[in-house]
Amino acid sequence: MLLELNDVTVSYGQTPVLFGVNMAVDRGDIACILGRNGVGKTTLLRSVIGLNKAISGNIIFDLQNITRLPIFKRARSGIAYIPQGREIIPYLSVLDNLKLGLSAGKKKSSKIPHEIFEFFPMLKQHLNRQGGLLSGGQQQQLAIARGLMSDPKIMLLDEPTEGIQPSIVQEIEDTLKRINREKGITLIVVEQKVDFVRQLAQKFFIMEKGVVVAEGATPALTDDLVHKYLAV
Ligand SMILES: Nc1ncnc2c1ncn2[C@@H]1O[C@H](COP(=O)(O)OP(=O)(O)OP(=O)(O)O)[C@@H](O)[C@H]1O
Repeated sequence: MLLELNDVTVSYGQTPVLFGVNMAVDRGDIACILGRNGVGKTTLLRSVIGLNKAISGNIIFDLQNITRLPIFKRARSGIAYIPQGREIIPYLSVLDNLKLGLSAGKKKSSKIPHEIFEFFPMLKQHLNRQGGLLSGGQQQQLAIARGLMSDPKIMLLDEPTEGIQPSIVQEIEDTLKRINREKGITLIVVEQKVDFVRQLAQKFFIMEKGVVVAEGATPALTDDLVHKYLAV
């Protein structure tokens, strides 16, 4: 097991948002988290990287209890977080945005590893452009590449396909699969698009009202489950 959440509760102020979440993800898995708006998917990812603190329960990553660790130590231990909305710094160049990812990891080198451009050839052509001038899909690819720069063991991605045109969604799916396969990086992806999840994931978790209500291997993600927990 690479990541385990045991009975994790998280609140915003006095208001609990996650109510004792249990989740276990194996090394090398691609797991997707599904659920309607507002059920706590983003909060769950944020609690793993430490942007939200668990008020009870614990989070075990790579055999270490990280529940009380500050964000930078979690990042250094091998967790990369790619937030919803990508958070590219618009006035910095693509190159400088990429370099921001280096500071999160353990390595001291300031060179961009060649593999980044193998996974994302597009970035090479745009290295000196301002990040804010890239298209939404390109910014998403940059955000994933920036996450890779820290040489993580796990990447947490929050709706990487949101607002992105279908041809680029396909490209992102292919690249995520390659990153998983070729680098052995475990992926946890919050995602609304069921078709995308069925193509990408080996495992799924469905959340409702701050808890995990269903989980399994992807073939068990039946239309009945989709209808019950995801249809609006
Ligand atoms: N900063 C905040 N302060 C107070 N409440 C918040 C804050 N952020 C989120 N919430 C609330 O916490 C709950 C869970 O939000 P969260 O963003 O984790 O859900 P989500 O499943 O990721 O939803 P979405 O798909 O809309 O991103 C929601 O009810 C939301 O209104």
